[in-house]
Amino acid sequence: MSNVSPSLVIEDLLKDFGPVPALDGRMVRVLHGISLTAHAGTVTTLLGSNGAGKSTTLGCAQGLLKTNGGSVRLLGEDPFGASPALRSRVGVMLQDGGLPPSLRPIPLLEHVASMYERPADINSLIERLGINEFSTTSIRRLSGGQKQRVALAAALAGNPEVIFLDEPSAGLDPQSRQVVFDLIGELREAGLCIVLTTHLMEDAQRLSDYVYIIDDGRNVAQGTVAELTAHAANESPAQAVTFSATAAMALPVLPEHLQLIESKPGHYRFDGVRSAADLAALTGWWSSEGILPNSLTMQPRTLEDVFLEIADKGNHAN
Ligand SMILES: Nc1ncnc2c1ncn2[C@@H]1O[C@H](COP(=O)(O)OP(=O)(O)OP(=O)(O)O)[C@@H](O)[C@H]1O
Repeated sequence: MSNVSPSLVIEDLLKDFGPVPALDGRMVRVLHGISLTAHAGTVTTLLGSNGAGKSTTLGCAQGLLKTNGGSVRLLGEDPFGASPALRSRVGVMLQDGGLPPSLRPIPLLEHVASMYERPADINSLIERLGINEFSTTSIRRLSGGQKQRVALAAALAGNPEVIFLDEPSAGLDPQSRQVVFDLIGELREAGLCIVLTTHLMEDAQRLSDYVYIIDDGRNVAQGTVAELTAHAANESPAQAVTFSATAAMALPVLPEHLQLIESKPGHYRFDGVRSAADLAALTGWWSSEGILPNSLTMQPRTLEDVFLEIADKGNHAN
């Protein structure tokens, strides 16, 4: 990966919108210097809350939006006003689908595929994504999840090298979500550069090779899921400890960052564990109550824990 040029390089990206009437006609800056790199054969995820700037970053990366500073190189070119040759190498699945409402899915997909020199096998995409099930319904009447599947097939119709997926699992039922996730995995194996956005930690954790956490138009953390959820040398690998005990126990008084929740009678979740001292607080309580738990599980940090810690630090800094 390292000796091949990245498919996408964004440096210090600035983006303004406006003029905004509510701000006396001034412009509002929504991206304040986003940087990211995405490689072939990997899934790169932009993770952030609603309004963090993920779709705007994707819009600039795809060349749909003009930037106000910084640089974007997509397959070595500036994507804004790029050549048709570059566009044919890139697939885009927008958040609202952007599909013509009066067409039926299969004629639409066949038409999109016919515009490319080296189209994908559209019939296999149709079958794979279960589009036959609703092939006689116009796009306008499809459910959100069905539109999402057609939009994904349309994005893949030109056999792209880079694909941008804005919230790919939005509106999907669990079965369709699994189909889409499996397909994303195969596209990565086939060497595509996949750049996606999500605000769902679980999706980011399951799909991503590399995650950029974005907040208020800024990079706030980045790394592989393992790097982001790793613990420092003097910290506990656990974020939560769950255990059960048959005897009734008086709940202890704990330091502020630790929380003990009795999820159901006799089942406890001990949250916020970072250090040996935190575990000692737990075992000290058992010892004072004369309790030996029936079961004990330590749960590693998840991306959600990391995200909440970052948000918490941001709130304290403000
Ligand atoms: N055309 C526009 N004019 C003014 N402000 C805009 C425009 N488009 C987006 N914004 C603002 O830019 C900010 C970033 O929006 P963006 O859609 O990039 O966020 P997001 O992280 O993709 O959010 P979501 O998860 O809700 O899709 C938001 O505050 C949004 O209101």
